Amino acid sequence: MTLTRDAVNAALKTIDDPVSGTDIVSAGLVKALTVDGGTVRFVLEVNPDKAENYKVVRDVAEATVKAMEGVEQVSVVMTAHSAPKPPPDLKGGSRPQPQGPQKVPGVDRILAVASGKGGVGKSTVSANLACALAAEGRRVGLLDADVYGPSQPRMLGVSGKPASPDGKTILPLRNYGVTMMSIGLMTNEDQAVIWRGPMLMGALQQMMNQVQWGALDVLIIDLPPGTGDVQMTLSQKFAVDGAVVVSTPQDVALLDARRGIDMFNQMKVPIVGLIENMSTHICSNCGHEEHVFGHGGVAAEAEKLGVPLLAEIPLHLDIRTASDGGAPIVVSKPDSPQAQSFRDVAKALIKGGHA
Ligand SMILES: Nc1ncnc2c1ncn2[C@@H]1O[C@H](COP(=O)(O)OP(=O)(O)OP(=O)(O)O)[C@@H](O)[C@H]1O
Repeated sequence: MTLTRDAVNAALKTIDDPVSGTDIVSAGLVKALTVDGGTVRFVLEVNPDKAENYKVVRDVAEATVKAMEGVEQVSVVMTAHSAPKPPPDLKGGSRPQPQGPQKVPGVDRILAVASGKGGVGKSTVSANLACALAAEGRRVGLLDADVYGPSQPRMLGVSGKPASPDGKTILPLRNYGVTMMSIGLMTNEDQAVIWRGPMLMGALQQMMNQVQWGALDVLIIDLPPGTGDVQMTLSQKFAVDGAVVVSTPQDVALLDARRGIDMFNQMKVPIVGLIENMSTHICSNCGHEEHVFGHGGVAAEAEKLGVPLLAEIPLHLDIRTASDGGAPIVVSKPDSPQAQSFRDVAKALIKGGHA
């Protein structure tokens, strides 16, 4: 007998919800249920004030599914995100928090750029894609949600604090045709900030809802590396149309990327494609090409997952110096082969209706 989603749902329906008195499925607590062969994954979304009551429910749910015929592995993620408080520096932010994935007013699509691991070039890819899409005439927003190392202000050559004339709305910054905002700009540079879960989620919601993005074809979100609170909140609260996952060919980066892809699958966010960054090294003196981190690993992974490999971006000094100098390579050297790789991805994203 093959295991089905309906069968798992039926099994979960036998578990009582201690708060509503009905079962956990009827109470709407079971989200993003997927059955993949013998692997079952789902999210238990619970009221944060009652989170303690649900630890047992989580264990019972896991054990119940595990006991089903054909089940080899069960992964249950329990989320209890409290209604967030606004982060420091701005007054206001007391709008009622929307439930379920919401559209951001005026924004046609949300495209997340993610990586399983830090330092693989996710921010470089986000900045270049944003600029390349703007050069194609798209109305592009870029939200730097990488709270652990905000880098978009530097990459896009903007500085200063965004204005908030009325203490509620936030005016974003703009360069190279890209409307940009960074969570990092909400804090004082000399102030070490420890981002705690609820504060982080409040900041993300504030960025999405209070920043005056204007009318956008696409809002690109440069996510922090890994699979943490920001990724979860983003995909739970906002209608994310797709995710691009950046990885280097190194095994460890790939392994982490796979975890990220699993998370997006669970959250029902379609993977638009993978990008292999630092694919080959091209010497800026002699043009010699070598594979520093191995080569082709991401292509093989993409094939395994049945998602497109959008590009293999070389490791090239010009890409780094351009970003560090505040003008991404698609802006500073738009005709170089390196820029061309990003421009091709931008065109493919437009063609696919993703941007
Ligand atoms: N293809 C490339 N060629 C040369 N340098 C690159 C390339 N991609 C990224 N870099 C450089 O590698 C460093 C890390 O890149 P980046 O900040 O984009 O990574 P990240 O994945 O966003 O990292 P984190 O998540 O830790 O912020 C930067 O100095 C960047 O300029």
